Amino acid sequence: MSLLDPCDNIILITDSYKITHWKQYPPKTTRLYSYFESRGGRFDDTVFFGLQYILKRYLCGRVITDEKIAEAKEFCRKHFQRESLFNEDGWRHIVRKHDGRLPLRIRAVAEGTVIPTQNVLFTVENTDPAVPWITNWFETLLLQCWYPITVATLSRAQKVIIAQYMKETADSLDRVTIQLHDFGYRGVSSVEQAAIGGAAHLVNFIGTDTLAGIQLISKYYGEDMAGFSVPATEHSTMTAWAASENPDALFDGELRACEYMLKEFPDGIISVVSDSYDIYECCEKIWGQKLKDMVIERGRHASGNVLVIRPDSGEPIEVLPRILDILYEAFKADCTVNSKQYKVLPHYLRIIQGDGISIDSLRTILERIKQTGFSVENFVFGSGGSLLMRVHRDTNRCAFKCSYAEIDGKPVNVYKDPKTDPKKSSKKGLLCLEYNEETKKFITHEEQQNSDKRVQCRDLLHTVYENGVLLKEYTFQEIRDNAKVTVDGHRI
Ligand SMILES: O=C1OCCC/C1=C\Nc1ccccc1
Repeated sequence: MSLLDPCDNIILITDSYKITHWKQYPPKTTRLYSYFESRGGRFDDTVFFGLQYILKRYLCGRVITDEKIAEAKEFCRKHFQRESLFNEDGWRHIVRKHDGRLPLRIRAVAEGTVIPTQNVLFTVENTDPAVPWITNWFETLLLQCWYPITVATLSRAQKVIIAQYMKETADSLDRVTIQLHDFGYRGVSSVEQAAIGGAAHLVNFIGTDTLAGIQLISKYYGEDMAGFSVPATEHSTMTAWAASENPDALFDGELRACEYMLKEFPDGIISVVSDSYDIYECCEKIWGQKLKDMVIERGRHASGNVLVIRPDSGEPIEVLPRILDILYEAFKADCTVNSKQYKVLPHYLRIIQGDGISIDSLRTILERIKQTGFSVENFVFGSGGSLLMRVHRDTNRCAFKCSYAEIDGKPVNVYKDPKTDPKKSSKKGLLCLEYNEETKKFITHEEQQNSDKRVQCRDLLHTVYENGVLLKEYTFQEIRDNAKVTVDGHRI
Protein backbone atom coordinates (compact mmCIF):
# COMPACT_ATOMS: atom_id res chain seq x y z
CA MET A 1 0.00 0.00 0.00
CA SER A 2 1.49 3.32 -1.06
CA LEU A 3 3.02 5.19 1.85
CA LEU A 4 3.65 8.25 -0.26
CA ASP A 5 1.31 10.89 -1.56
CA PRO A 6 1.31 10.89 -5.40
CA CYS A 7 3.29 14.14 -5.31
CA ASP A 8 5.97 12.65 -3.09
CA ASN A 9 7.55 10.11 -5.41
CA ILE A 10 8.82 11.99 -8.43
CA ILE A 11 9.67 8.67 -10.12
CA LEU A 12 5.95 7.94 -10.39
CA ILE A 13 4.94 11.41 -11.60
CA THR A 14 4.82 10.12 -15.14
CA ASP A 15 2.64 8.07 -17.48
CA SER A 16 2.68 4.29 -17.29
CA TYR A 17 3.98 3.91 -20.83
CA LYS A 18 7.03 5.99 -20.09
CA ILE A 19 8.16 3.50 -17.49
CA THR A 20 9.03 1.02 -20.26
CA HIS A 21 10.54 3.50 -22.75
CA TRP A 22 14.08 2.88 -21.49
CA LYS A 23 13.72 -0.61 -23.02
CA GLN A 24 12.54 0.79 -26.36
CA TYR A 25 15.10 3.37 -27.49
CA PRO A 26 17.78 2.11 -29.88
CA PRO A 27 20.71 0.46 -28.05
CA LYS A 28 23.67 2.84 -27.65
CA THR A 29 21.42 5.85 -27.43
CA THR A 30 23.39 8.27 -25.30
CA ARG A 31 21.50 11.54 -25.69
CA LEU A 32 17.86 12.54 -26.06
CA TYR A 33 16.86 16.19 -26.50
CA SER A 34 13.26 17.40 -26.45
CA TYR A 35 11.48 20.75 -26.63
CA PHE A 36 8.24 22.38 -25.54
CA GLU A 37 6.17 24.64 -27.77
CA SER A 38 2.69 26.05 -28.09
CA ARG A 39 1.63 24.96 -31.56
CA GLY A 40 -1.03 27.66 -31.57
CA GLY A 41 -4.79 27.70 -31.48
CA ARG A 42 -6.93 30.27 -29.71
CA PHE A 43 -4.09 32.77 -29.35
CA ASP A 44 -1.27 33.81 -31.67
CA ASP A 45 0.98 34.88 -28.80
CA THR A 46 1.54 33.08 -25.52
CA VAL A 47 2.83 34.26 -22.18
CA PHE A 48 5.47 31.82 -20.97
CA PHE A 49 4.93 31.21 -17.24
CA GLY A 50 5.01 28.46 -14.60
CA LEU A 51 8.10 26.35 -15.33
CA GLN A 52 9.98 27.76 -12.32
CA TYR A 53 7.25 26.51 -9.98
CA ILE A 54 7.47 22.97 -11.40
CA LEU A 55 11.27 22.94 -11.22
CA LYS A 56 11.45 24.25 -7.66
CA ARG A 57 8.57 22.17 -6.36
CA TYR A 58 9.34 18.83 -8.03
CA LEU A 59 12.79 18.63 -9.67
CA CYS A 60 15.33 20.55 -7.58
CA GLY A 61 17.65 18.87 -5.10
CA ARG A 62 18.16 15.26 -4.20
CA VAL A 63 14.76 14.01 -5.32
CA ILE A 64 15.63 10.35 -6.02
CA THR A 65 16.17 7.98 -3.09
CA ASP A 66 16.48 4.23 -2.61
CA GLU A 67 13.16 4.27 -0.77
CA LYS A 68 11.41 5.88 -3.73
CA ILE A 69 13.05 3.44 -6.12
CA ALA A 70 11.86 0.53 -4.01
CA GLU A 71 8.33 1.92 -3.86
CA ALA A 72 8.24 2.58 -7.60
CA LYS A 73 9.63 -0.85 -8.40
CA GLU A 74 6.97 -2.58 -6.32
CA PHE A 75 4.27 -0.30 -7.75
CA CYS A 76 5.28 -1.25 -11.29
CA ARG A 77 5.44 -4.94 -10.53
CA LYS A 78 1.81 -4.77 -9.45
CA HIS A 79 0.73 -2.25 -12.09
CA PHE A 80 2.08 -4.19 -15.06
CA GLN A 81 1.63 -7.54 -13.33
CA ARG A 82 5.12 -8.36 -14.49
CA GLU A 83 8.64 -8.15 -13.13
CA SER A 84 11.53 -5.98 -14.36
CA LEU A 85 9.78 -3.44 -16.54
CA PHE A 86 10.96 -0.84 -14.09
CA ASN A 87 14.48 0.44 -14.76
CA GLU A 88 15.84 -0.20 -11.30
CA ASP A 89 19.49 -0.09 -12.36
CA GLY A 90 18.96 3.20 -14.16
CA TRP A 91 17.42 4.91 -11.14
CA ARG A 92 20.02 3.40 -8.80
CA HIS A 93 22.67 4.87 -11.06
CA ILE A 94 21.14 8.29 -10.46
CA VAL A 95 21.27 7.80 -6.70
CA ARG A 96 24.81 6.44 -6.74
CA LYS A 97 26.43 8.70 -9.30
CA HIS A 98 24.34 11.87 -8.95
CA ASP A 99 23.43 11.65 -5.30
CA GLY A 100 19.75 11.58 -6.23
CA ARG A 101 19.89 14.72 -8.39
CA LEU A 102 18.35 14.42 -11.86
CA PRO A 103 20.98 14.54 -14.63
CA LEU A 104 18.94 16.91 -16.79
CA ARG A 105 19.58 20.25 -18.45
CA ILE A 106 16.62 22.52 -19.03
CA ARG A 107 16.96 25.70 -21.09
CA ALA A 108 14.05 28.12 -21.26
CA VAL A 109 12.95 31.52 -22.48
CA ALA A 110 12.53 34.08 -19.69
CA GLU A 111 9.29 33.71 -17.73
CA GLY A 112 6.75 36.34 -18.66
CA THR A 113 8.00 36.52 -22.24
CA VAL A 114 5.20 37.16 -24.71
CA ILE A 115 6.08 35.11 -27.76
CA PRO A 116 4.31 33.95 -30.92
CA THR A 117 3.28 30.31 -31.01
CA GLN A 118 5.37 27.69 -32.78
CA ASN A 119 8.53 28.89 -31.11
CA VAL A 120 10.61 26.74 -28.80
CA LEU A 121 9.86 27.73 -25.18
CA PHE A 122 12.13 25.31 -23.37
CA THR A 123 14.36 22.31 -24.09
CA VAL A 124 15.18 19.26 -21.97
CA GLU A 125 18.13 16.91 -22.35
CA ASN A 126 20.02 14.30 -20.32
CA THR A 127 23.46 15.29 -19.03
CA ASP A 128 24.55 11.71 -18.32
CA PRO A 129 24.85 9.46 -21.43
CA ALA A 130 24.04 6.45 -19.26
CA VAL A 131 20.44 7.54 -18.73
CA PRO A 132 19.07 9.19 -21.92
CA TRP A 133 15.51 7.96 -21.16
CA ILE A 134 15.37 10.45 -18.24
CA THR A 135 14.75 13.31 -20.73
CA ASN A 136 11.27 12.18 -21.77
CA TRP A 137 10.35 10.61 -18.45
CA PHE A 138 9.48 14.09 -17.24
CA GLU A 139 7.48 15.18 -20.27
CA THR A 140 4.32 14.39 -18.30
CA LEU A 141 5.09 16.83 -15.51
CA LEU A 142 6.83 19.49 -17.60
CA LEU A 143 4.02 19.55 -20.16
CA GLN A 144 1.69 20.69 -17.36
CA CYS A 145 3.18 24.12 -18.02
CA TRP A 146 0.40 24.28 -20.59
CA TYR A 147 -1.95 25.39 -17.76
CA PRO A 148 -0.13 28.45 -16.32
CA ILE A 149 0.88 29.45 -19.87
CA THR A 150 -2.69 29.25 -21.14
CA VAL A 151 -4.24 31.04 -18.14
CA ALA A 152 -1.59 33.79 -18.24
CA THR A 153 -2.23 34.15 -21.98
CA LEU A 154 -6.02 34.20 -21.56
CA SER A 155 -5.79 36.70 -18.70
CA ARG A 156 -3.45 38.96 -20.71
CA ALA A 157 -5.73 38.81 -23.75
CA GLN A 158 -8.50 40.23 -21.55
CA LYS A 159 -6.13 42.92 -20.30
CA VAL A 160 -5.58 43.97 -23.93
CA ILE A 161 -9.33 44.23 -24.49
CA ILE A 162 -9.95 46.23 -21.30
CA ALA A 163 -6.98 48.49 -22.08
CA GLN A 164 -8.39 49.24 -25.53
CA TYR A 165 -11.74 50.35 -24.11
CA MET A 166 -10.05 52.29 -21.32
CA LYS A 167 -7.96 54.07 -23.93
CA GLU A 168 -11.13 55.03 -25.77
CA THR A 169 -13.27 56.03 -22.79
CA ALA A 170 -10.99 56.95 -19.87
CA ASP A 171 -8.42 59.61 -19.07
CA SER A 172 -5.85 57.17 -17.76
CA LEU A 173 -4.85 53.53 -18.02
CA ASP A 174 -3.66 53.45 -14.40
CA ARG A 175 -6.55 51.32 -13.15
CA VAL A 176 -6.40 48.58 -15.78
CA THR A 177 -4.35 46.25 -13.56
CA ILE A 178 -7.20 46.09 -11.02
CA GLN A 179 -10.01 45.77 -13.56
CA LEU A 180 -10.09 42.00 -13.85
CA HIS A 181 -10.40 40.34 -10.44
CA ASP A 182 -9.94 36.58 -9.98
CA PHE A 183 -13.06 34.95 -8.48
CA GLY A 184 -12.00 31.47 -9.54
CA TYR A 185 -10.78 29.59 -6.45
CA ARG A 186 -14.03 27.60 -6.02
CA GLY A 187 -14.36 26.90 -9.74
CA VAL A 188 -11.21 24.85 -10.23
CA SER A 189 -10.48 21.22 -9.48
CA SER A 190 -7.92 21.51 -6.67
CA VAL A 191 -6.04 23.85 -4.39
CA GLU A 192 -2.90 23.31 -6.51
CA GLN A 193 -4.75 24.29 -9.69
CA ALA A 194 -6.07 27.41 -7.95
CA ALA A 195 -2.52 28.26 -6.91
CA ILE A 196 -1.08 27.82 -10.39
CA GLY A 197 -3.95 29.47 -12.25
CA GLY A 198 -4.28 32.22 -9.66
CA ALA A 199 -0.56 32.98 -10.00
CA ALA A 200 -0.84 33.03 -13.80
CA HIS A 201 -3.59 35.67 -13.63
CA LEU A 202 -1.46 37.80 -11.31
CA VAL A 203 1.22 38.03 -14.00
CA ASN A 204 -1.14 40.52 -15.66
CA PHE A 205 -3.33 41.93 -12.85
CA ILE A 206 -3.11 42.66 -9.09
CA GLY A 207 -6.73 41.95 -8.09
CA THR A 208 -7.57 38.52 -6.78
CA ASP A 209 -9.58 36.58 -4.20
CA THR A 210 -7.67 33.38 -5.00
CA LEU A 211 -5.30 33.38 -2.05
CA ALA A 212 -3.50 30.22 -3.26
CA GLY A 213 -2.12 32.13 -6.24
CA ILE A 214 -0.58 34.74 -3.94
CA GLN A 215 0.92 32.02 -1.76
CA LEU A 216 2.48 30.23 -4.74
CA ILE A 217 4.08 33.45 -5.95
CA SER A 218 5.39 34.18 -2.48
CA LYS A 219 6.96 30.74 -2.11
CA TYR A 220 8.24 30.16 -5.65
CA TYR A 221 8.65 33.61 -7.16
CA GLY A 222 9.83 35.61 -4.16
CA GLU A 223 7.14 38.27 -4.12
CA ASP A 224 5.58 38.47 -0.68
CA MET A 225 2.15 39.87 -1.61
CA ALA A 226 1.38 39.88 -5.32
CA GLY A 227 -2.39 40.30 -5.13
CA PHE A 228 -4.92 42.43 -3.29
CA SER A 229 -8.59 42.51 -2.39
CA VAL A 230 -11.10 44.48 -0.33
CA PRO A 231 -13.99 43.84 2.10
CA ALA A 232 -16.93 42.51 0.11
CA THR A 233 -20.32 41.01 0.91
CA GLU A 234 -21.78 37.78 -0.30
CA HIS A 235 -25.50 36.95 -0.51
CA SER A 236 -25.49 35.25 2.91
CA THR A 237 -24.32 38.37 4.71
CA MET A 238 -27.01 40.38 2.92
CA THR A 239 -29.95 37.99 3.13
CA ALA A 240 -29.38 36.94 6.74
CA TRP A 241 -30.85 40.35 7.67
CA ALA A 242 -34.30 39.58 6.32
CA ALA A 243 -36.51 39.03 9.36
CA SER A 244 -39.26 37.28 7.46
CA GLU A 245 -40.18 36.44 3.92
CA ASN A 246 -42.70 39.11 3.17
CA PRO A 247 -41.47 41.43 0.37
CA ASP A 248 -41.16 44.46 2.63
CA ALA A 249 -39.05 42.43 5.07
CA LEU A 250 -36.76 41.44 2.22
CA PHE A 251 -36.25 45.05 1.15
CA ASP A 252 -35.96 46.12 4.78
CA GLY A 253 -33.40 43.42 5.46
CA GLU A 254 -31.31 44.40 2.46
CA LEU A 255 -31.49 48.03 3.51
CA ARG A 256 -30.21 47.19 6.99
CA ALA A 257 -27.47 44.99 5.54
CA CYS A 258 -26.29 47.80 3.25
CA GLU A 259 -26.39 50.32 6.07
CA TYR A 260 -24.49 47.94 8.33
CA MET A 261 -21.74 47.59 5.68
CA LEU A 262 -21.33 51.38 5.48
CA LYS A 263 -21.11 51.61 9.29
CA GLU A 264 -18.90 48.56 9.88
CA PHE A 265 -16.49 49.58 7.10
CA PRO A 266 -16.47 53.40 7.21
CA ASP A 267 -13.21 53.70 5.27
CA GLY A 268 -11.68 52.26 2.13
CA ILE A 269 -13.20 50.36 -0.75
CA ILE A 270 -16.11 48.01 -0.04
CA SER A 271 -18.12 45.93 -2.44
CA VAL A 272 -21.77 45.12 -1.78
CA VAL A 273 -23.59 42.50 -3.80
CA SER A 274 -26.96 44.13 -4.48
CA ASP A 275 -29.06 41.71 -6.49
CA SER A 276 -30.41 39.48 -3.70
CA TYR A 277 -33.97 40.48 -4.60
CA ASP A 278 -34.07 43.32 -7.11
CA ILE A 279 -30.87 45.00 -8.27
CA TYR A 280 -32.75 47.95 -9.78
CA GLU A 281 -34.78 48.61 -6.63
CA CYS A 282 -31.63 48.29 -4.51
CA CYS A 283 -29.78 50.84 -6.65
CA GLU A 284 -32.72 53.22 -6.88
CA LYS A 285 -34.24 53.07 -3.40
CA ILE A 286 -31.40 51.94 -1.15
CA TRP A 287 -28.20 53.35 -2.67
CA GLY A 288 -29.97 56.18 -4.54
CA GLN A 289 -32.38 57.28 -1.79
CA LYS A 290 -32.34 55.74 1.69
CA LEU A 291 -28.53 55.60 2.04
CA LYS A 292 -27.64 58.20 -0.55
CA ASP A 293 -26.45 60.81 1.93
CA MET A 294 -24.40 58.23 3.84
CA VAL A 295 -22.74 57.14 0.58
CA ILE A 296 -21.93 60.72 -0.35
CA GLU A 297 -20.73 61.61 3.14
CA ARG A 298 -18.55 58.49 3.26
CA GLY A 299 -17.09 59.46 -0.10
CA ARG A 300 -16.47 63.05 0.95
CA HIS A 301 -14.45 61.78 3.92
CA ALA A 302 -11.62 60.48 1.76
CA SER A 303 -10.96 59.86 -1.93
CA GLY A 304 -10.22 56.21 -1.15
CA ASN A 305 -13.68 55.64 0.29
CA VAL A 306 -15.49 53.87 -2.52
CA LEU A 307 -18.72 51.91 -2.53
CA VAL A 308 -18.60 49.27 -5.27
CA ILE A 309 -22.03 47.96 -6.20
CA ARG A 310 -22.05 44.33 -7.38
CA PRO A 311 -24.85 43.10 -9.64
CA ASP A 312 -24.60 39.35 -9.93
CA SER A 313 -27.39 38.21 -12.25
CA GLY A 314 -29.15 38.99 -15.47
CA GLU A 315 -27.66 39.75 -18.86
CA PRO A 316 -24.88 42.31 -18.24
CA ILE A 317 -25.66 44.15 -21.48
CA GLU A 318 -29.19 44.76 -20.16
CA VAL A 319 -28.51 45.17 -16.45
CA LEU A 320 -25.50 47.49 -16.57
CA PRO A 321 -27.05 50.26 -18.70
CA ARG A 322 -30.11 50.32 -16.43
CA ILE A 323 -27.98 50.49 -13.28
CA LEU A 324 -25.94 53.31 -14.79
CA ASP A 325 -29.07 55.29 -15.56
CA ILE A 326 -30.47 54.78 -12.06
CA LEU A 327 -27.22 55.78 -10.37
CA TYR A 328 -26.73 58.71 -12.69
CA GLU A 329 -30.20 60.01 -11.77
CA ALA A 330 -29.47 59.74 -8.07
CA PHE A 331 -25.87 61.01 -8.05
CA LYS A 332 -25.95 63.36 -11.05
CA ALA A 333 -24.61 66.27 -9.03
CA ASP A 334 -21.33 64.45 -8.43
CA CYS A 335 -20.98 62.82 -11.84
CA THR A 336 -18.41 64.22 -14.27
CA VAL A 337 -17.48 63.96 -17.92
CA ASN A 338 -13.87 63.03 -18.67
CA SER A 339 -11.60 64.30 -21.41
CA LYS A 340 -12.81 61.56 -23.74
CA GLN A 341 -16.37 62.92 -23.26
CA TYR A 342 -17.53 59.86 -21.34
CA LYS A 343 -19.51 60.09 -18.12
CA VAL A 344 -17.89 59.09 -14.85
CA LEU A 345 -19.76 58.24 -11.64
CA PRO A 346 -18.63 60.06 -8.47
CA HIS A 347 -15.22 58.83 -7.31
CA TYR A 348 -16.96 57.22 -4.34
CA LEU A 349 -19.17 55.00 -6.52
CA ARG A 350 -18.14 52.15 -8.82
CA ILE A 351 -19.60 48.89 -10.19
CA ILE A 352 -18.10 45.41 -10.23
CA GLN A 353 -19.53 42.93 -12.72
CA GLY A 354 -18.46 39.51 -11.53
CA ASP A 355 -21.00 37.34 -13.33
CA GLY A 356 -20.85 36.10 -16.89
CA ILE A 357 -17.43 37.56 -17.61
CA SER A 358 -15.23 35.67 -20.06
CA ILE A 359 -12.99 36.62 -22.93
CA ASP A 360 -15.95 35.96 -25.22
CA SER A 361 -18.44 38.18 -23.36
CA LEU A 362 -16.05 40.94 -22.29
CA ARG A 363 -15.81 42.77 -25.60
CA THR A 364 -19.58 42.75 -26.06
CA ILE A 365 -20.14 44.10 -22.55
CA LEU A 366 -17.48 46.80 -22.93
CA GLU A 367 -18.93 47.84 -26.28
CA ARG A 368 -22.38 48.10 -24.68
CA ILE A 369 -21.00 50.23 -21.81
CA LYS A 370 -19.31 52.52 -24.32
CA GLN A 371 -22.62 52.97 -26.15
CA THR A 372 -24.25 54.25 -22.95
CA GLY A 373 -21.80 57.15 -22.90
CA PHE A 374 -20.28 56.01 -19.62
CA SER A 375 -16.56 55.40 -19.23
CA VAL A 376 -15.28 51.88 -18.69
CA GLU A 377 -13.32 53.33 -15.75
CA ASN A 378 -16.58 53.04 -13.77
CA PHE A 379 -16.17 49.27 -13.79
CA VAL A 380 -14.15 46.39 -12.41
CA PHE A 381 -14.81 42.88 -13.67
CA GLY A 382 -14.62 39.58 -11.83
CA SER A 383 -14.04 36.28 -13.54
CA GLY A 384 -13.96 32.79 -12.05
CA GLY A 385 -14.30 29.53 -13.87
CA SER A 386 -13.93 31.22 -17.23
CA LEU A 387 -10.56 32.56 -16.15
CA LEU A 388 -9.05 29.52 -14.40
CA MET A 389 -10.96 26.55 -15.72
CA ARG A 390 -12.25 27.12 -19.24
CA VAL A 391 -8.95 26.04 -20.79
CA HIS A 392 -7.34 22.77 -21.80
CA ARG A 393 -4.03 21.64 -23.28
CA ASP A 394 -5.37 22.05 -26.81
CA THR A 395 -6.58 25.63 -26.23
CA ASN A 396 -3.14 26.52 -27.52
CA ARG A 397 -1.96 23.01 -28.37
CA CYS A 398 1.06 22.79 -26.13
CA ALA A 399 3.36 19.92 -27.06
CA PHE A 400 6.60 18.34 -25.89
CA LYS A 401 8.55 16.52 -28.62
CA CYS A 402 11.92 14.90 -29.07
CA SER A 403 13.90 16.63 -31.83
CA TYR A 404 17.42 15.25 -31.53
CA ALA A 405 19.33 12.16 -30.41
CA GLU A 406 22.84 10.76 -30.38
CA ILE A 407 23.00 7.07 -31.11
CA ASP A 408 26.26 5.18 -31.12
CA GLY A 409 27.94 8.59 -31.23
CA LYS A 410 26.06 9.77 -34.32
CA PRO A 411 23.80 12.87 -34.21
CA VAL A 412 20.28 12.23 -35.47
CA ASN A 413 17.36 14.56 -36.17
CA VAL A 414 14.27 13.13 -34.50
CA TYR A 415 10.89 14.35 -35.68
CA LYS A 416 7.37 13.39 -36.57
CA ASP A 417 5.53 14.52 -39.66
CA PRO A 418 2.15 12.78 -39.66
CA LYS A 419 0.56 12.47 -43.09
CA THR A 420 -2.75 12.56 -41.23
CA ASP A 421 -2.08 15.91 -39.52
CA PRO A 422 0.67 18.22 -40.82
CA LYS A 423 -0.13 20.58 -37.95
CA LYS A 424 1.38 17.96 -35.66
CA SER A 425 4.77 17.97 -37.34
CA SER A 426 7.65 18.67 -35.00
CA LYS A 427 10.93 20.55 -35.15
CA LYS A 428 14.28 18.96 -35.94
CA GLY A 429 17.61 18.91 -34.20
CA LEU A 430 19.10 21.17 -31.55
CA LEU A 431 17.20 24.43 -31.30
CA CYS A 432 17.92 28.02 -30.42
CA LEU A 433 15.60 31.01 -30.07
CA GLU A 434 16.46 34.39 -31.55
CA TYR A 435 14.76 37.77 -31.32
CA ASN A 436 15.65 39.62 -34.49
CA GLU A 437 15.92 43.34 -33.70
CA GLU A 438 15.40 44.37 -37.36
CA THR A 439 12.29 42.35 -38.08
CA LYS A 440 11.09 42.54 -34.45
CA LYS A 441 10.35 38.84 -34.67
CA PHE A 442 11.19 35.74 -32.70
CA ILE A 443 12.80 32.98 -34.75
CA THR A 444 13.39 29.37 -33.74
CA HIS A 445 16.44 28.00 -35.50
CA GLU A 446 16.52 24.22 -36.04
CA GLU A 447 19.28 21.68 -36.66
CA GLN A 448 21.82 23.79 -34.84
CA GLN A 449 24.03 20.72 -34.46
CA ASN A 450 24.92 21.14 -38.14
CA SER A 451 27.60 23.73 -38.83
CA ASP A 452 25.97 24.60 -42.18
CA LYS A 453 22.67 25.40 -40.39
CA ARG A 454 24.13 26.97 -37.28
CA VAL A 455 23.38 30.66 -36.72
CA GLN A 456 25.39 33.08 -34.65
CA CYS A 457 22.73 34.75 -32.51
CA ARG A 458 22.01 35.57 -28.91
CA ASP A 459 20.10 32.51 -27.80
CA LEU A 460 17.10 33.53 -25.69
CA LEU A 461 16.99 30.06 -24.17
CA HIS A 462 18.88 30.25 -20.89
CA THR A 463 19.94 27.25 -18.83
CA VAL A 464 17.57 27.50 -15.86
CA TYR A 465 18.13 24.00 -14.43
CA GLU A 466 21.02 21.55 -14.50
CA ASN A 467 21.64 18.39 -12.48
CA GLY A 468 19.18 19.21 -9.74
CA VAL A 469 20.18 22.84 -9.36
CA LEU A 470 18.09 25.87 -10.36
CA LEU A 471 20.65 28.04 -12.16
CA LYS A 472 18.44 30.98 -13.08
CA GLU A 473 15.39 32.38 -11.31
CA TYR A 474 13.03 35.17 -12.28
CA THR A 475 11.44 37.56 -9.82
CA PHE A 476 7.75 38.09 -10.21
CA GLN A 477 8.35 41.77 -11.00
CA GLU A 478 10.63 40.79 -13.91
CA ILE A 479 7.92 38.44 -15.14
CA ARG A 480 5.24 41.13 -14.85
CA ASP A 481 7.50 43.57 -16.69
CA ASN A 482 8.11 41.06 -19.50
CA ALA A 483 4.38 40.42 -19.88
CA LYS A 484 3.22 44.05 -19.90
CA VAL A 485 0.78 45.23 -22.54
CA THR A 486 1.77 48.23 -24.66
CA VAL A 487 -1.01 50.74 -25.30
CA ASP A 488 -0.30 54.14 -26.83
CA GLY A 489 3.35 53.69 -26.02
CA HIS A 490 2.51 53.06 -22.36
CA ARG A 491 3.59 49.72 -20.84
CA ILE A 492 0.86 48.66 -18.42
O1 LIG B 1 -17.08 41.89 -4.87
C1 LIG B 1 -15.85 41.88 -4.76
O2 LIG B 1 -15.22 43.07 -4.82
C2 LIG B 1 -13.79 43.10 -4.89
C3 LIG B 1 -13.19 42.09 -3.98
C4 LIG B 1 -13.67 40.72 -4.32
C5 LIG B 1 -15.14 40.67 -4.52
C6 LIG B 1 -15.84 39.47 -4.53
N1 LIG B 1 -15.18 38.31 -4.39
C7 LIG B 1 -15.71 37.09 -4.81
C8 LIG B 1 -14.90 35.95 -4.73
C9 LIG B 1 -15.38 34.73 -5.14
C10 LIG B 1 -16.67 34.62 -5.65
C11 LIG B 1 -17.47 35.76 -5.74
C12 LIG B 1 -17.01 36.99 -5.33
